[in-house]
Amino acid sequence: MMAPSILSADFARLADEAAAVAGADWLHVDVMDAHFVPNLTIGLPVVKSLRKATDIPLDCHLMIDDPDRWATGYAEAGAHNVTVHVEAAHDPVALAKDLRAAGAKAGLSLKPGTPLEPYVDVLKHYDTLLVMSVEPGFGGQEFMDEVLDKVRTARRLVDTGHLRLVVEIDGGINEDTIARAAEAGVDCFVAGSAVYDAADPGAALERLRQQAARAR
Ligand SMILES: O=C(CO)[C@@H](O)[C@H](O)COP(=O)(O)O
Ligand SMILES: [Fe+2]
Repeated sequence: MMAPSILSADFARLADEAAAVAGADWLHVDVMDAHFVPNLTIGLPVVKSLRKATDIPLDCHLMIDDPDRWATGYAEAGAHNVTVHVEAAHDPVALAKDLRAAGAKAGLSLKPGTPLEPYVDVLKHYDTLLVMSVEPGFGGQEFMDEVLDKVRTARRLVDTGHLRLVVEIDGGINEDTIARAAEAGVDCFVAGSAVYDAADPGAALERLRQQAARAR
């Protein structure tokens, strides 16, 4: 699965930028609050508008403090998948239940330095695990290979039936790195700059998809 990130798109032309990646499985929407991360992007009003402007399922990645308070609003706005950070959530199990009750898939994200093992029981309540392969906050950063061990662990837990979730990776995915992530067991690849900095974002997306498929 491919989830282009609109963080690297032209925010004044979001409907067109979504149309340019019409083959995407999910459209990744990075919500940043300048508190949990040192950057500010977009929020609920833009997600509501985007929902009407595209049929691509929205994958909202909330890099915000207090997601327990704000995340269900994104589910109610029609996001397909709403991902919160385990480092920010006060009660991640209750939050997953709230997200599902509001009609969304529930995602849990781990920063590069956050280990997976303490959260295996929490992840039983989630549909998506988002492994960050850069420090959250900005597009265009370099892929951190050291997170691939975490991906392998997640893959093993899914393949042995201990967890049932989509393993997603986010940060620094491009034509040089996607094969390594695919080999480690990623199901869903977020790519921002590698898609939207390309002359033809749709073609760049399909090239990445093919590289991932070949590496499996
Ligand atoms: O969540 C984030 C950054 O915090 C990402 O979704 C970025 O948008 C990915 O951008 P690239 O690393 O692919 O340029
Ligand atoms: Fe993201």
